[in-house]
Amino acid sequence: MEFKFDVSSILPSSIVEVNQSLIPPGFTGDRRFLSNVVAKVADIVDIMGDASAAAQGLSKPITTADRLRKADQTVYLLVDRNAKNGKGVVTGMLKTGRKSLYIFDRDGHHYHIAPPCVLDFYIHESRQRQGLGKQLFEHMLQKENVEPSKLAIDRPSEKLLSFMNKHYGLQNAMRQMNNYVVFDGFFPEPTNVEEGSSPALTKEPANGLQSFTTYGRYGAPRPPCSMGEIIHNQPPIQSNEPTGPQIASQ
Ligand SMILES: CC(=O)SCCNC(=O)CCNC(=O)[C@H](O)C(C)(C)COP(=O)(O)OP(=O)(O)OC[C@H]1O[C@@H](n2cnc3c(N)ncnc32)[C@H](O)[C@@H]1OP(=O)(O)O
Repeated sequence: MEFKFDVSSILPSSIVEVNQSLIPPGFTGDRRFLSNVVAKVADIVDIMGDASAAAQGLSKPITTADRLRKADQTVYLLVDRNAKNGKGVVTGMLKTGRKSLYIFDRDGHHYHIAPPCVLDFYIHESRQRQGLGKQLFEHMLQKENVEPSKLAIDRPSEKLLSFMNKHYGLQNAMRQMNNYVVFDGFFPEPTNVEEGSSPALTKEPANGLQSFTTYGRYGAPRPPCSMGEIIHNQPPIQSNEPTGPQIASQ
């Protein structure tokens, strides 16, 4: 993705992490320069968010600078700093963050957890299938110190499912009612599922999760899901989980 301004002077490396502040890492300069740089980073995030939404056929973007300012999420930008005679282009974007979710395993046990999530992922059309997605994803895994199987993915596209299978051998996705997907390996081994023994899955008290945001692809109000109510109103099988449907969205 090309920009009118010099991307390389703002984004100082081939992968740049941006969070709430929208300040690129290593920034130095006075206040006026700072606001100029932040405005340009906001432009980049917005345009990459729009491109990702278009690529996924979504009516509105999941990723915007405005939302990033309000959320504890990270956007990783992939930059080709040599393109355009050194002005640089942005070739990809990956957004991650933790979400409070109810996740069911294959046996119907449900967990109330806040796993690291893949929220938005996009490589420019002209650069797809050249390994850039893997490069960006691997960087994220390393920075966040997480294994691929421990991630929840927000409504993955067929391309992303194929990507996860090809690069990480993850298949047989478990689709959740909240439209997230997890894979085998997300849950602890059966011997670790006992109460209080799992470091990966945090069991919340009944009043532990009452709030959720209204951003993103699941932000619009939806009618109650009768199947969801039936399932959630069953007595918990293996945990003291709260009952009643809860959908965490971005
Ligand atoms: C939570 C979410 O964000 S869901 C939405 C995910 N994003 C999209 O679907 C937007 C459009 N797609 C893309 O931006 C990219 O294709 C990504 C991000 C999914 C993958 O990035 P890439 O740079 O293409 O991945 P990379 O080159 O490392 O790996 C290629 C593999 O990804 C998968 N893949 C990439 N493009 C395609 C495609 N057009 N059709 C099917 N599979 C694809 C395949 O497994 C492919 O391996 P193959 O070429 O041997 O078949």
